[in-house]
Amino acid sequence: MDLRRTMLFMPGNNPGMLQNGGVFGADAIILDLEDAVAPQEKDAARLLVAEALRTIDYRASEKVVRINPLDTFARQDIKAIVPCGLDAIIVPKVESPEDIRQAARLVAAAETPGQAPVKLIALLETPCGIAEAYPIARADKRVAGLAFGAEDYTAALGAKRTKEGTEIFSARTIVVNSAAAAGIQSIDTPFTDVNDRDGLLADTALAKQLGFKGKLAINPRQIDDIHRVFDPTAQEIDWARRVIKAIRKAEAEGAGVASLDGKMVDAPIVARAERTLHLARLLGLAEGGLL
Ligand SMILES: CC(C)(COP(=O)(O)OP(=O)(O)OC[C@H]1O[C@@H](n2cnc3c(N)ncnc32)[C@H](O)[C@@H]1OP(=O)(O)O)[C@@H](O)C(=O)NCCC(=O)NCCSC(=O)C[C@@](O)(CC(=O)O)C(=O)O
Ligand SMILES: [Mg+2]
Repeated sequence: MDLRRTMLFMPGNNPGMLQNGGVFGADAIILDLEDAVAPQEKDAARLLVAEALRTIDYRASEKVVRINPLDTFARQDIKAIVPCGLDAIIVPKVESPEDIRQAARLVAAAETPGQAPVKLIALLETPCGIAEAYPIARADKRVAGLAFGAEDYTAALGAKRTKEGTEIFSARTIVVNSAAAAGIQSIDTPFTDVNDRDGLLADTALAKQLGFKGKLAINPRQIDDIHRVFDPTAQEIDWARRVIKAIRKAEAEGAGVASLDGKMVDAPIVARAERTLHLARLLGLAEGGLL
């Protein structure tokens, strides 16, 4: 499983930000060719991003590029960036499975022999994209995740965007459920007020509660706070270990259900505990084995 707790956007026409992208500890960095780049800057940004992919060490961060929509400059973007080496492409404003299949064909044609397959993340940010979320998630084996973009989505709905997010609740749950049904990751919309730390923490906690596996970020100051929310706490790891211990003891005694602190422990509880321990091990938080 790839960790995508944070995916940090950097405008593809900003050499200073592109240069420093690897130092912030984001799980992924997104070199953006789409909405952070003005139309007259698109060609220059494409060249700059291609050069950055070839020359800058982004350390442990996954290298991701957000291309332009398929009906604009996607073809030129894919042709220029794929041979430079990257892990994944975010396809914005995806509205149908055919959009993904088209992107996959373009990527396959641009890959060089021996290159690891470039993954796709579908950014759902229109009413049609949300309505088609599950078929989009299943459209091609390259699709590794569904991301949600609330600004474009609420603009298209004509809804008022609020920090509480009642207007995006349904769309968020559709994205999470569709990704889970397809066995891929779901990544939540960015929190756009970079000075509102409490707001970011609350919004990220809600995203985690709903089942998202990570969150888009727009500023390096957001990285640690988002990680803190998505990382399992010491109490959660301890609980997960005790769950595994309890169920193993019950199974040894011939039972399929155990009791822990007065609460029932059965298969879904065990699955949740195993997910917590798996994430903790990936993050180096669970030294000392399962029990
Ligand atoms: C938000 C703000 C202007 C705040 O500026 P501020 O100046 O207040 O930032 P400060 O914190 O003061 O910066 C301190 C130091 O960090 C450096 N630094 C800042 N940000 C950095 C960064 N991202 N990467 C590396 N470095 C960074 C900076 O250069 C400075 O370096 P230095 O001068 O050396 O000290 C700035 O962060 C920024 O531009 N973010 C990227 C915005 C962007 O990419 N948007 C498009 C993608 S979202 C999108 O499209 C979503 C969606 O698709 C979804 C939907 O639909 O909902 C849509 O449609 O909306
Ligand atoms: Mg957008």
